[in-house]
Amino acid sequence: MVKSAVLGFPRIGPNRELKKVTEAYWKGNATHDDLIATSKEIKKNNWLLQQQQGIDIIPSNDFSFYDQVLDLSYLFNVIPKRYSEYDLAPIDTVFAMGRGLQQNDDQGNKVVDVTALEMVKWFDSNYHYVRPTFSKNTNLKLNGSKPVDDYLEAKALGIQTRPVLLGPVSFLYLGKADKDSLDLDPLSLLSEILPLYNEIFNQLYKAGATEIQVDEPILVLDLTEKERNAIVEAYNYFHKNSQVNITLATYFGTVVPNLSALKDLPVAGFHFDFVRAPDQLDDVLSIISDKQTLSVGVVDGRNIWKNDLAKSTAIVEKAVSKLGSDRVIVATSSSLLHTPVDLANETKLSDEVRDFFSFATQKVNEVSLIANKLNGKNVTKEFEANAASIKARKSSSITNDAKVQERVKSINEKLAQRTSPFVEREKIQKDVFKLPLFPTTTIGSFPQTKDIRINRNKFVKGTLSSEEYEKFIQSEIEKVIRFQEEIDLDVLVHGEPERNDMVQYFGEQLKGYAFTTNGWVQSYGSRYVRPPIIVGDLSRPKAMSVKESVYAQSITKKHVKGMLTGPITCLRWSFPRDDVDQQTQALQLGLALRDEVLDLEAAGIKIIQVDEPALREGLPLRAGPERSAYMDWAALAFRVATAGVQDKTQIHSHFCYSDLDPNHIKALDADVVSIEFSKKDDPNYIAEFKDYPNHIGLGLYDIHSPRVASKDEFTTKVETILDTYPAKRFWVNPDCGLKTRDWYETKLSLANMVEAAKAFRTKYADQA
Ligand code: MET
Ligand SMILES: [Zn+2]
Repeated sequence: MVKSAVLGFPRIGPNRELKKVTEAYWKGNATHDDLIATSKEIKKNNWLLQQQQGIDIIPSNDFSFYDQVLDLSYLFNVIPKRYSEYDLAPIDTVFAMGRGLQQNDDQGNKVVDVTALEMVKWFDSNYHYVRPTFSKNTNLKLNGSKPVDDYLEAKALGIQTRPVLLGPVSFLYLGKADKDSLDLDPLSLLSEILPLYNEIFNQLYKAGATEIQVDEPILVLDLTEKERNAIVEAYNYFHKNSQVNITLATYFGTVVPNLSALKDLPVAGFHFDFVRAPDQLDDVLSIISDKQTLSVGVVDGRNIWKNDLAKSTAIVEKAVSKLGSDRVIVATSSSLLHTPVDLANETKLSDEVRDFFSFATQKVNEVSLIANKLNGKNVTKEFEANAASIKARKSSSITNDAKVQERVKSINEKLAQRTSPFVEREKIQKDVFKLPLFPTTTIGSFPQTKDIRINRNKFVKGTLSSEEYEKFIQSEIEKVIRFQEEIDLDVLVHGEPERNDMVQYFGEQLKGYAFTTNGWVQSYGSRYVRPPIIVGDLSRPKAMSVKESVYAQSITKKHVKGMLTGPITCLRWSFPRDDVDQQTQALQLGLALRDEVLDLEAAGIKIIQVDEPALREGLPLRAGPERSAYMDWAALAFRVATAGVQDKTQIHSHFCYSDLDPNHIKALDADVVSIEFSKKDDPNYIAEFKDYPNHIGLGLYDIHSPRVASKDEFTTKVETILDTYPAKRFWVNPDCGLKTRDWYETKLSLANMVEAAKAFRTKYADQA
């Protein structure tokens, strides 16, 4: 019999129950018992749902109050002293590590004051994990037994589960050394941590678990010999010391370049991702030894499309023909953590579009159907209905727009190139804008106050008319413009008060996008996002941002930047299509934005910023040809969007992640870019940019913190940069938009920033 498996299920609850209870707990409005009760309910419902759908291998320990990697740090006592010294309850220690903690006593004195551990993206997903942070003082030992507790919780409900843990090599690899131990290589702790894993495995075995899913997702990255050897060492150790069967799981890519580490590895079975890397099947089949099982991940854990059951069944069949049905498992490609919980919660989708989708709950059913089919059960009706849905989506008028497809085909180099090279544009723009040295600007958004959110909600609900709402937005724009004039910024913005979200706002106005009402996916901790969905060919029926920009420009003599979200960011922060390649989707977005850029220009907007904060995260996980191909089409899409303007129009772009190669940025050919620099103190890093020919704004202060940055801080920062970076290309700005900030700190910080820039102007006057 072919078995069915799920690698992990979303833990947020169908109606964001987890977020509600944890946030209430943080505010003191829910007790620890409330937290536990909600978590038990969520876990129980998830397990029962999978059991009812006939899943053979149901995960446990996939639940977490904040982050599963953080839970593991806690379990192995990888807790920096600054958190452990307060003697907090276990859950509070976990939360303090995840999100920081400030507590005052009755007199208002700070008794606890710690910042959060670093949080980073989980591979190429939009989930963020809390980075294990090791120090030479780390005392590795077991702290509690969460995986065992969760296993027993399921067992008490009569459900046998397969506990899941992130494996030791990935856990160490994804971690980092703490400030006090910078020369510590986390991987050097391998031999110390293996016995702890083993102890947990043995406890699970004693509790009744026969099988464990151990995730080593780093096997899809470029690994060194040493890292591959660590895998070999770890799993040989477990083989010797533990009786439990281990399924070693990877996802999000191909393992083929690291196959040498997996060949002859003494584990009970492997799980691989055949959604992201279908081509690896023959290679991985060649290393499965006589008794090992292969879990074939064919139901996408990263997207929301209905599975093509016939196609998936064919992939699994191939494995069955080689290994026999008893050694093959049908599975989700990865944990379903990255998908919304249940399509049944969507009430506003049209029937046609709804039929395109499967959320986590539906995906569980798909896994089960494929297994049933392979086991000879009668699922003809379900397979026929599925085939009809797949066919309907392919030929739907929503997915196909011949005009858009033609337009993409007609893209050529000329269309994607500015008329003159930057050196000439620079001269022309210098005359047009007459900006001082160290021109000051911001990244676009200003504080999204409660008032703004209230009025937007009223407008959405219909209790505020569109005329009233428009007036309100204009008054917000005016407030932002007057403030910027007052502190004497050089290039102004309208403040983006009309935008709910930088992608959603444009997505809602583009043809080819769909939106959910409840399609929440965990981004980090209690923060969930509802990514828009690209369902079809994309185009722009009418102008999206011109009205606000033109209004802002009409009330000031200074230049106001038009503000758009770039094609790559729109693509990356949405669920993309799986029936059209990402490059095509990016180019369609590029063309739609090109229309907007040209409308802005025609309406008299002389500076246009096209934000690409997601450019860096789209970079493929592995180096090599795939990565350069990505940069080529990403840059092309950006230039399609921006290159249609006249030489005298100035194109800006903005990236939050600054560990971008200057060559990547160069390929965009923007006149001015702003990069995050507030947290970088590395002179080598800035040296990389000194030959970057166009202008750069080095984000000078961290907008994620409410701290007010002083004039002195700005001055020092600018001085260090000026050691390597030329004054004449130097713009001055914060490192991102200000929408999450309050006006109080925004006003003070920006005023200090302008003052600092002015002082430098005098000092460097000879370089103007
Ligand atoms: C995450 S990048 C944000 C850029 C956008 N223009 C803003 O200022 O909010
Ligand atoms: Zn940003």
